[in-house]
Amino acid sequence: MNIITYPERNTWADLLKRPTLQTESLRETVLEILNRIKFEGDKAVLEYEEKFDKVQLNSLLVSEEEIAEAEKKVSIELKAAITLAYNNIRTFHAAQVFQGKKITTLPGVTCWQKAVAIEKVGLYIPGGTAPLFSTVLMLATPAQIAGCKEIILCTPPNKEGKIHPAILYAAKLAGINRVFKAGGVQAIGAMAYGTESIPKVYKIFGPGNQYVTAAKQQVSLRDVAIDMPAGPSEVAVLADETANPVFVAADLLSQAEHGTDSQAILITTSETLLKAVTEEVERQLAQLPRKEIASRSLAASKLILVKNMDEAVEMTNEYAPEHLIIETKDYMEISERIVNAGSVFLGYYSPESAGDYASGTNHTLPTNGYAKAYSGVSLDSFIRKITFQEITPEGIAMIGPAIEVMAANEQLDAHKNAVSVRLNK
Ligand SMILES: NC(=O)c1ccc[n+]([C@@H]2O[C@H](COP(=O)([O-])OP(=O)(O)OC[C@H]3O[C@@H](n4cnc5c(N)ncnc54)[C@H](O)[C@@H]3O)[C@@H](O)[C@H]2O)c1
Ligand SMILES: N[C@H](CO)Cc1c[nH]c[nH+]1
Ligand SMILES: [Zn+2]
Repeated sequence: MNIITYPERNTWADLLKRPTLQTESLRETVLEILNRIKFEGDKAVLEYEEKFDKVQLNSLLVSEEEIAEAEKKVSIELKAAITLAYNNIRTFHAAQVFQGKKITTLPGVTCWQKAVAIEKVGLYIPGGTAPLFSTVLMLATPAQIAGCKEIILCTPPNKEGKIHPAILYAAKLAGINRVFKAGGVQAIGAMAYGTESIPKVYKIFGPGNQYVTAAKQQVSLRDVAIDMPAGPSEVAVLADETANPVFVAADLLSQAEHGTDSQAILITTSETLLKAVTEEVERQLAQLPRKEIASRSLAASKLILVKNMDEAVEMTNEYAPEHLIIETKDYMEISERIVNAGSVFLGYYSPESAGDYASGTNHTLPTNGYAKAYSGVSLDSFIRKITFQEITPEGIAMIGPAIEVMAANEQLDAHKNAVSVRLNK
């Protein structure tokens, strides 16, 4: 990991950059794949599955038998864990149900909003480096609560053409209608344009690597809505001298192991902690099965020593991490000064893994600094709010004259007339 001490403010922008792929070659690859999916449908999806996932598939759709078979393969212990997580995610997201109130702006003028579920949604579940069945729960549970009619899921199969049993088990538990064997850009293209097997949806959700994220951003320009850019995982730990270096190192490694382009950052006011964390990361890394991946993302990760807590908070807001863990004595007070972060974990006993799996919050979150402008996935992501208004004769008499004046001044006489005829002028 790179150790940086007391960086000057004018170096922060470079210091806090994420490790990204060459955008031009990434863009070209993504555009070429999307274009072929759009015009050649299933044939192109199958070809790309062979190329990228090294699998020859007969069918993209997962069969009922495969789903039943998968259920038998998930252990009782894992089923119980998935159920606990599902229940907490349900509880947290069910509390977000929108209660639209009718508002009378003037006598006879009533306005309100009604939440309506997006009818067709497509969920992308990454599968390149780990079978993220927890992500199935994070996306399908709010879709189910919102009442989305068609919820489809795409995920890359393994080389034998199989989907991890826990992905299929979680999908069934959370009410997914159909699961398809398709990963990467080809899956995003299929859900955006529709193919013979995979239906076109209105909104695509889910995290993924840089290819998946770039594909989502590309299709969202014209063809379909997306949740947000949720790319390679990242964590920032904001810590003072009271933090436990063993916990901090474990927290940094928990995101570093996701992928080679993940990023973990420590921002601290304590030199002693920084030294202890550096040693502890090395010790814990050596014991990790995924040490190859984690050590590559650690090469682009940073341990930063800053002058004081004000600077630490400012730098954290500038970085806008997907996940932020605050391990300081006055973590609650510090948390109130955080304005840019996807999800925040407070105190010494709130590891980021809790939000990844089971506390109830959603782990599909904006990365790459997008936390400055986007929220993570929530129930709101699966609904639209339609506005309604009901105006009585008394109401139009109250607001009509103002509308007439405004329309006339915008030189839109037909607008004015639609009011005037009702005012019997
Ligand atoms: N931000 C979040 O909320 C969040 C949540 C969970 C996971 N993640 C991140 O999601 C990512 C998952 O990535 P992953 O790779 O494991 O799985 P993935 O499913 O996103 O990507 C695998 C697919 O990438 C495609 N691909 C691979 N190399 C390619 C190439 N050279 N050209 C074109 N396509 C190519 C293949 O089609 C493959 O099926 C990780 O970076 C993880 O950190 C983020
Ligand atoms: N940390 C990931 C989001 O960046 C989500 C995840 C799934 N499983 C484990 N972690
Ligand atoms: Zn994680």
